[in-house]
Amino acid sequence: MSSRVRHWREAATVLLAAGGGGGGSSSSRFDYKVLLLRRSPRSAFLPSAHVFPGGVVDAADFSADWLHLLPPEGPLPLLLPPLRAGAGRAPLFAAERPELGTALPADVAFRICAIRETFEEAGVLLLVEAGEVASTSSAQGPARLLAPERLPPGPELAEWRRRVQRQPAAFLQLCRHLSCVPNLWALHEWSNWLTPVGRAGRGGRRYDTAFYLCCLGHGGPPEASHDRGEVTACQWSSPLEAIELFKSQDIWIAPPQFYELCRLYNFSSLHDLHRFGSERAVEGCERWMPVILVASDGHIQLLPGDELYPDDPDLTGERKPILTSNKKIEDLMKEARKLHRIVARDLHNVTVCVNIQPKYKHVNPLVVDSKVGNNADCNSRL
Ligand SMILES: CC(C)(COP(=O)(O)OP(=O)(O)OC[C@H]1O[C@@H](n2cnc3c(N)ncnc32)[C@H](O)[C@@H]1OP(=O)(O)O)[C@@H](O)C(=O)NCCC(=O)NCCSC(=O)CCC(=O)O
Ligand SMILES: [Mg+2]
Repeated sequence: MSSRVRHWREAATVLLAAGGGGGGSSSSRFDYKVLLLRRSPRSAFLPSAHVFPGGVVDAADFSADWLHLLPPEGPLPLLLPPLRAGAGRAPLFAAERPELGTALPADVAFRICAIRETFEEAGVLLLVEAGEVASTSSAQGPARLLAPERLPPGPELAEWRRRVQRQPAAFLQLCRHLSCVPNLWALHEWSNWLTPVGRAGRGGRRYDTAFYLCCLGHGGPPEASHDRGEVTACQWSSPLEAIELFKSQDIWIAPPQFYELCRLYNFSSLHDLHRFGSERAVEGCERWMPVILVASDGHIQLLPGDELYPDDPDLTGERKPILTSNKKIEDLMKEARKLHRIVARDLHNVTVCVNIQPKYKHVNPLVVDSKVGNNADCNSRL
């Protein structure tokens, strides 16, 4: 078994942004909201944290049976826009998976996983009519959901949801039943995070997670309902609202999700976010594993490009997964010139500090904190 599978599980998650309802408050800087789910306090990983919908990839997501659910225009995978030559390729997209036999390309399977998990956890179905795939283009703007009359009645859909939760292969049956396909084209590769060794959950749970962006226009955020199990609450919030709820200690957001919300903060319009995300996606991305540096008064999660990020990070935790310093965070910040780090002074006092050029035509997070007096080197702040 490869180290990839032994040391962590592979997963996919989606930054689901929705707007277009016309009912947004005029005082808000944002015309869209993002879906966050609260994990169960009983979860073995990130209990009670707010996260984007997502979860572990299943063999059913890679099933060649998806190929028989073809839109008439041709094989599903061929319809995804190719990456630009020289684009970044995170290992989870490039890995060979001989154990799965003839399987879908990982790029397709991880999208199916993210879409299936969004249905399981939030009841939101990101599908498109099989017959409409050819005319589905991200150039047309944010995606649309199926018309409500195309969905089964509520109780029947709820039963499908339970079936998919029990057995991920039922998701393909649901798509077949509805003559629809997962809307792979609405998801845009955004980033890839690997849980730091020192932050593994119970039983050593770590995740190599593909993050996708999906923008939904028309009709406002769809109704999301939690599953009363793995997920105990759902909420649509603007990036600012989510960050403020975190700062006020009403919710707790894990560092990767916090970083991504600070990136979304650059975009006040759903259309701009969609255009940026769909055009940037052809550049691909690289995998980021934060490396923890424990200081005397808090900790820093170093990211690639930071001058303290190790040349050869310990991916598996067999050498030196956690760095320590007897210095204070303030000193570690003053001494550094190249910054790409998440600074945690305590659980809710977290700041992203970055002054390096982002790779793959990405955008840096904005620092959403007027109280970051210590962080004189952060490039951007509100
Ligand atoms: C973690 C993932 C990948 C999603 O993983 P999930 O655990 O949700 O996977 P899943 O397949 O959706 O979940 C199924 C899990 O839910 C459990 N489950 C099902 N029903 C349940 C119920 N009623 N109550 C409690 N748990 C339930 C199942 O047993 C299973 O757990 P089991 O199979 O597990 O038993 C994602 O949320 C994510 O966004 N990851 C981002 C990358 C990352 O690693 N971020 C955190 C970095 S950590 C970090 O930085 C630490 C922060 C810090 O301290 O500084
Ligand atoms: Mg999950």
